[in-house]
Amino acid sequence: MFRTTKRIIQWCGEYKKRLYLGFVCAFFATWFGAAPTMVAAYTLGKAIDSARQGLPFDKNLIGLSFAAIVILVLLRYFFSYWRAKLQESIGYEIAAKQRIKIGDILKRVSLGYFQENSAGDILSTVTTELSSLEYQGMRIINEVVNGYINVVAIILCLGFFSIPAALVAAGGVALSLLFLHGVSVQSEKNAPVNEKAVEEMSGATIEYVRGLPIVKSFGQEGASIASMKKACNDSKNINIKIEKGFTPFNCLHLFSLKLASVGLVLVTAYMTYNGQMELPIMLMFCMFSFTIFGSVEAVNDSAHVLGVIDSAMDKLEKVEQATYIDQNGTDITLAAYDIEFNHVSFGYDSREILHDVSFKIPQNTTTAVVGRSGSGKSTLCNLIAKFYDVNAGTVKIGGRNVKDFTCDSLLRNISMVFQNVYLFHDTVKNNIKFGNPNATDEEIIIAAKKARCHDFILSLPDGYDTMVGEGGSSLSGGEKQRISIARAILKDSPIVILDEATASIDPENEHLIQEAISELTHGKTIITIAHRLATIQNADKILVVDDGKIAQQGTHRELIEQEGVYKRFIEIREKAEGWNIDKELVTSVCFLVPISF
Ligand SMILES: Nc1ncnc2c1ncn2[C@@H]1O[C@H](COP(=O)(O)OP(=O)(O)OP(=O)(O)O)[C@@H](O)[C@H]1O
Repeated sequence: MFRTTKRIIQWCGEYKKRLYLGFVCAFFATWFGAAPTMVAAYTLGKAIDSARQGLPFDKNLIGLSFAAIVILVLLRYFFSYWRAKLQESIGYEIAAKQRIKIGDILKRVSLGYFQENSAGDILSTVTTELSSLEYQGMRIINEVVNGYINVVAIILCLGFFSIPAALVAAGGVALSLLFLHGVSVQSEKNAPVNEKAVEEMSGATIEYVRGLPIVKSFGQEGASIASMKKACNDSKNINIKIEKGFTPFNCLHLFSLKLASVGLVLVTAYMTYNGQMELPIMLMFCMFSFTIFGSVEAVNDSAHVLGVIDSAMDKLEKVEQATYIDQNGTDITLAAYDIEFNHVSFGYDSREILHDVSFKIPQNTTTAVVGRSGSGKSTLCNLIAKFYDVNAGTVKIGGRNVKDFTCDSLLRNISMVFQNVYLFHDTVKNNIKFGNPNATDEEIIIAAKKARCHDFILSLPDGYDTMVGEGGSSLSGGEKQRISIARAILKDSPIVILDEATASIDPENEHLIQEAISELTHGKTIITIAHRLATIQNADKILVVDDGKIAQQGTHRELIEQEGVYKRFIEIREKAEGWNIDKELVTSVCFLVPISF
């Protein structure tokens, strides 16, 4: 328990001073909270004493007691206010900074990190784990530290009046600590189980929400809802089991403190009876005895979540210790933008995907990367952007190994347009501005016009200020793609990596996208995963990827003369595009038939 408390104090870092001052305030607040009862009890004792001795009661004492109680209550609220002011926002302030820090860390890790750590895992670290720290951390620390400081002070105070009373209180607290240790052990044991259940529930929910379109289109619940239901049930059962495990320790902890309170009454009553203690003092302790351990009772609640907090901190430390892919990188400014792969081998896991790949892409040329699905085209592009580290060989841009760059300085030079565009839940304007946060509104509009999306943006309800659904869900595939091209135009980087849209985009959108791409790629070094024959044939260089190797490279003219993968690929594409054209003709004819009649 004290180890976790120490960890939370360390976690507070630069806020420690405020935390310690808060402890001082909490200490005074507790004592000023207890003092009115003691004053009242003492005054009552004096009144009884006077009555017993037949002496007139000193009326000034009532006035003095009343004034003292009012002042003590005010002081209690003064210190409570300052404790809250100093301590309560610390958790939120640190958690906000830590979330931003984790965001930065995730930006700098290899994409392989996200395979080893599931989305549910990362999500629960940033939300649930950090939330438990920000909400509970300060409360726990206040209860544990303040609780035990108070107990020590109470025992010392009791010792001042009566050593036996102090010993009874100390015995009760020691016994309660024993049972509290049981609560902490249970909490530490249960936290990972509970956490795993929460992770599984988050993962299953993400999976379910992502798969909803498929679930709906197939008109059935699917496996995802079954695993979500199972995860929810598991979580419920685990929580019930955990609570049952805590119950005996909770009861014994509270029982030991109540026993100490009763013991205190008995000891002080006995001492008063024997004339070893004055009646007012005895009454003061009797009234105080059942609230005296209140601060230690509260520690019980904290002990329940100590394990959760401990394991949340373990997970945060794990994320913070993630290895950056640009650990040894420096900020490099490039003078040239040619790209070179030199005997590169790479695998996402133990399976090697690219085998001894070598090629050169001269600056300001267009290179089409072609090959069967799964041959390794996207993998190749991912390595240019250093999303992953190569297993062997080197990838160089402008003669510099990509390993030597920081991610920021490397990606400053590269724009990527993916087939599956992700737009943020923000305005259209801010989604485009993502390419260049310093861009003015005029520059954003110019980029949007070049990307052929200005007109459709103006037709949206709030124009450029229209909110885009998460992931871009409120826009069509072609619209999203053009916005992502506008974003890349605004970034204006010298290297552009494009994953060309496939036949799934309709002809009109494809035409607009092609126009947008021409604006984007003008005078740059282009690497395009090409599907359209026109792009492939017009490229300065074609890289034919087959089973993770560069099977052929050259221009269209050179390659079409050779028997090999490329020739077969082109024949298949010609058939596919021919079929597409026929299909469009058929569709148009069918569409026209009713009109002509
Ligand atoms: N993140 C990943 N983890 C493990 N294996 C992966 C990962 N991404 C791709 N692969 C595997 O690497 C191989 C090459 O994939 P890649 O996406 O580079 O192919 P591609 O040629 O771009 O395919 P497509 O044209 O279908 O997009 C495939 O066998 C794929 O299963």
